[in-house]
Amino acid sequence: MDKKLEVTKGGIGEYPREEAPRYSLNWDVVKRIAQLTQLQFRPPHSPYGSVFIACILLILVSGGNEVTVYFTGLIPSQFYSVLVGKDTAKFGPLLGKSLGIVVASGVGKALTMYFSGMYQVRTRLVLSHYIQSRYVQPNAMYPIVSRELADNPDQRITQDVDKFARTSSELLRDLLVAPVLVVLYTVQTWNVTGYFGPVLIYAFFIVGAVISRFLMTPVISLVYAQERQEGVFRFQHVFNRTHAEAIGLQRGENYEHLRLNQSLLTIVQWQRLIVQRTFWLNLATLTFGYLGSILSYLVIGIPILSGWYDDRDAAGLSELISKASFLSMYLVYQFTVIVQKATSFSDFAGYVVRITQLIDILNDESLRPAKPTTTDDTGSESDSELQGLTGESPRAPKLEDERTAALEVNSLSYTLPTGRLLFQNLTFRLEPGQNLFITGPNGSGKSSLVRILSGLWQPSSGVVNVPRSSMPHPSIMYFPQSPFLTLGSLYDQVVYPNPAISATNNFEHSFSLLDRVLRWVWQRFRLAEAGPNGSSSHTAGNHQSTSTSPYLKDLNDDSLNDESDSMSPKPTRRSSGPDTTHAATTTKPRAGERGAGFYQSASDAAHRVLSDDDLIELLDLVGLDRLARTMPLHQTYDSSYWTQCLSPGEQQKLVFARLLFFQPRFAVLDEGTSSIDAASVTKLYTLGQSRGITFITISHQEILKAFHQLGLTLDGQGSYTLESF
Ligand SMILES: Nc1ncnc2c1ncn2[C@@H]1O[C@H](COP(=O)(O)OP(=O)(O)OP(=O)(O)O)[C@@H](O)[C@H]1O
Repeated sequence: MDKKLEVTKGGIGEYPREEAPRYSLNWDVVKRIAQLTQLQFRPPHSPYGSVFIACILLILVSGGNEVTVYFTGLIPSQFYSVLVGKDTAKFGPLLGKSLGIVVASGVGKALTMYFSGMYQVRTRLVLSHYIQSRYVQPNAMYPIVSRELADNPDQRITQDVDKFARTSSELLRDLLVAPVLVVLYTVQTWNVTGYFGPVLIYAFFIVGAVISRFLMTPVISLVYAQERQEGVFRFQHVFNRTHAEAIGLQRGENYEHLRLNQSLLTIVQWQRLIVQRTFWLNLATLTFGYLGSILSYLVIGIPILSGWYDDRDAAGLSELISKASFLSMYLVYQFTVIVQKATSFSDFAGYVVRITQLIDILNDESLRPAKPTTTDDTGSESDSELQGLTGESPRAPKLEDERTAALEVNSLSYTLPTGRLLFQNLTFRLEPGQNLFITGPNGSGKSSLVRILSGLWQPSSGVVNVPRSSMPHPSIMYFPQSPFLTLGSLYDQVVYPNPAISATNNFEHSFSLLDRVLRWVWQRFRLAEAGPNGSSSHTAGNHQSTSTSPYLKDLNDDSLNDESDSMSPKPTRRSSGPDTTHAATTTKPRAGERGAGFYQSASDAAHRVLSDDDLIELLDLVGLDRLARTMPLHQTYDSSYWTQCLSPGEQQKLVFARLLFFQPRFAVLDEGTSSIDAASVTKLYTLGQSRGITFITISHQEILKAFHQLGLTLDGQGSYTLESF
């Protein structure tokens, strides 16, 4: 360890250290490479089939480039023949021909690099999109992050995929045409040198490959370990950036600096090991390369010195030597490329392992908790993530039943993984309009109860019955302890998570005209295959349905808003207003439509679910009129902007505007008004109640009790008390 970089522990906790996992070039890695390749080259009916197109073009162009390389390589031997024979008549035409070949060679090389880059970009798009569309899902992201099923999933999706794309494009460019060239140059070399030329070169390659294999294996696991640590290091910097104010206020710079240095040192240790191991690998591969050039003279020297070509004159012999040395050197070079690529291959294998591990976790249901066992009104099991905002059940009860449906908790018990019992046999029934106030000492399990109600955690035993919704208002919404403000505009914060955004964003617009044409041809072909009335089972774009969300449809249905509803005396959403209002009539995303995955407001016309007038009115209602007047409604800001530029109370008010926009039947607020002044809290709860929202409030604020009819107190020892106020 460098003395300068050494850091003292300063009496703080040990920095976590881990051994590098042992990954070598084995059967498992081969299978993983096959798995990723299969994903990468999905057929052209998917919008991502374009990797295949880029790959074909890359192979064609690099094959063509090799033809120009061959003719370029023969130029010197032709000049030897012309110059030694002093053939003036042939000199001019040869010069012109050579110029043409050299220019073609340059064009071929540039095109190879271009298509290699295109292949890289498309591979990255396909894989990152494939993984993140499975990762950012209700039953994937939270369990993976909270249970640490995979380290740094974010890094695997971003950096590792990018590096995989780069190395795989290099390997493809250099290795795919290599076997063809090896055969061609073997035949040519054989013609000039006889059998022992290729035999010598092949023996040389086998020795080099065996040595590389042994030197490469340890590097794979080190690359893996370094990549992992890179993720930790970067995350620490992002963390410091996000919490710069808190660190500054508490003068925590020294502590954070120490932690960052420890992280940096860990990376440097891995990198140093990689450099050391790669030294031996490089030594072997480079020496192999230099030995190859000497070998080419040995290969032509043997037949010449044995007298095979004694009948040739000086011009013929110099042409032969030049030609033979080019052929055998190029054959050796192809082998050298194969052996040298061993270094890239070890990196490549490291990335493959990290990426496929995450994919395996995403595809393996058994690694994650089973879907929560909450039940619907009919008593049958359901997916809790389907309750509330998004998908609705085809078995959903009728509207009238819905409005009287209660929230039931039966014999619910939860024991922490540490073995501590938080609550036992918790049972209550909450009718709409019956607000529940949950309190108890710190750590008694209030937030844990919310996680169970929402389905993020599974109860140890018992059943939660959360009514479904088939109305414009979601049945239940949860608001976490710290206000959640996301990357987006003021508008986006209020309508989050915007129900007009489809589950899978459409990426079609990011593809070139050529891709679209090829996909169009493919789709016509599929349709023709399915017959005149048949339709292909493959959808043109998304692999999930993009059908209209019932919630969104209802948002546009004025009759629902007009319906007399004692619980919702004044619907927030008005049907009149500017064109932007309810632009979600075009709820089905069209080809070429922007997805929300881009760094811009998700509130573009196709996703509007709230008019600007209504937005301003909502902000006024929650006491954020100043904000509504001074801030652009649709300009995107980073999430840190919102947390830095709004006071904690303002942030909570903004979240309350979201609650009023959605008007869920039940709203679970975990300390949701803790930073809001007493007068505003009273106003907000009164507003919410007048709009038919039933509150389940977790709070230590006594003032809030006045708005609730039931009280639940957890003692954190497994017992609870339930009382009516
Ligand atoms: N993932 C976890 N693994 C183990 N224990 C956990 C986990 N999450 C929370 N706990 C523990 O569960 C207990 C209950 O936590 P919870 O957040 O539900 O308390 P709370 O009543 O909401 O507290 P507060 O009033 O401070 O918000 C705490 O002792 C906490 O340490």
